[in-house]
Amino acid sequence: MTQPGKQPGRRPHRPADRRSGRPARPRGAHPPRRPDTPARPPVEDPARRAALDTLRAVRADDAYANLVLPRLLRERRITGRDAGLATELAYGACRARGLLDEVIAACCDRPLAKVEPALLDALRLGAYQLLRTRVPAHAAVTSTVDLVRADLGSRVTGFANAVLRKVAERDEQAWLAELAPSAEEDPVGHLAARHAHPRWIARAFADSLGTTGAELADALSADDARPLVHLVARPGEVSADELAAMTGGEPGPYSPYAVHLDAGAGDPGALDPVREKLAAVQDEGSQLCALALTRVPVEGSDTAWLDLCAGPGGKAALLGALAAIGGGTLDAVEQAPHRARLVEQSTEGLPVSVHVVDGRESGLTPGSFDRVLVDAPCTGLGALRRRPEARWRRQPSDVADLTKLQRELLTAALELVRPGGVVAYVTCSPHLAETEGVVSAVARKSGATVLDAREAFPGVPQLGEGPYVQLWPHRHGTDAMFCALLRR
Ligand SMILES: C[S@@+](CC[C@H](N)C(=O)[O-])C[C@H]1O[C@@H](n2cnc3c(N)ncnc32)[C@H](O)[C@@H]1O
Repeated sequence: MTQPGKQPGRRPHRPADRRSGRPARPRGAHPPRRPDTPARPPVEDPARRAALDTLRAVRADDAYANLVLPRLLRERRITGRDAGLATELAYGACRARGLLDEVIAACCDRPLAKVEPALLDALRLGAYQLLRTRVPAHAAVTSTVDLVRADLGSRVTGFANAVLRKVAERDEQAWLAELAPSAEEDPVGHLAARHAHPRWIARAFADSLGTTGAELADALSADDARPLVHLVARPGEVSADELAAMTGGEPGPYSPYAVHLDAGAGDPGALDPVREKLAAVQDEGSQLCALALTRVPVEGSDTAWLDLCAGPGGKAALLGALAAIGGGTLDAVEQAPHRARLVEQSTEGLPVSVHVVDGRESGLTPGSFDRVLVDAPCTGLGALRRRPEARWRRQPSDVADLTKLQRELLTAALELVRPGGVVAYVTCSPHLAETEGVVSAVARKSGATVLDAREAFPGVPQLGEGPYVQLWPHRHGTDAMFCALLRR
């Protein structure tokens, strides 16, 4: 390639450097150093570039990695191995952020708060490759320094290089041995560090599981694994076996409508049955919780169903399809207008009426519903495996605000259901304050009867002693969904 200002084929004569044999630079002929320009052309590295841009968007714009990265891959036409590498690096570095930051901090001569945020993104990307992938150390360091140079100029490449070389001096286990709390003195802190979870989340899992031992390690480890994609076959349209044949997936083990697809099977939204609304993406645990509401026997009428927190409409679509088969209807309440529109789209063609109102003051007639679902807004700690950055974004202080709202929504649901009718209270969080804490407080106050929810999960193993059901990724391969059933 011809460089600007140079004539092809003509090299200026320079006397040879005696030690290296390379042409010596004439005395005083150093080109002026321009710290903000790349010293050499940046290497084409679309996978790492996409991963780094994803980390930036997550940090700077509060974006969701699993929305940003697929868009970047599409726009930049990154496919095959490069797409696989970008996904592994972007999602992996988001998940492991706390661990990466601890290691980087141990290798830095200044507090992380004093490191330029864009530089810290790149250091996280480099440290992730060094600690959690088989990328050779020199490639991890060089490729990261190249990205730093391209984005921030040469002034910080020395710093990035020095930090990453220190990170590379040990593997993940050796860093954990130095930085993690001891397993004997602080088993929860130890496992939290080992599995790159914030301590308060590991504590919440331990409290719900009732152990700080091996099962907690299994739960945290399953939370780090890339989950299978779960589809739900729309009842009345297609069976799970038919959907599995159409998509190359496998019928799920517990929900009669579930199909599992390999995690690397591409964009499930592009599958024909999904585009034609014969199926949708929905975790099998979510399906089981919606189905549990329909499985409790009720005496008398059974045609008026209500979903009090419906957006974006996954469970409303499943319940709406089942209501249609039984000759019933579903009212779907959602406070956020844009999410209510998603409910309308997902339930198109079904006997579903969408109401854009606050579920606590819906204006619907008290005592008029046979079955009510409260799929409450929650911390989402049970679906962390599907949202790579979420574990570091959530704060323990979120729990108190949410539990107040959850109690109020469940109370409203118990007012809207008729005597003898049933309410399902569901969260995609195993945090005890959001689950048992809310249900026991509201049941006590309202006089509702808590039913044994396990009976509404036929064939599902390891459901504990009841009366609540807590699903887990490591036990059931589902998100950690919680379900309580109450009769008014
Ligand atoms: C966990 S999501 C529900 C997921 C949904 N059931 C599904 O399966 O697709 C909780 C929903 O409750 C909505 N929400 C929050 N506060 C609400 C309120 N006061 N009344 C009604 N909906 C509310 C949120 O906007 C969110 O869409």
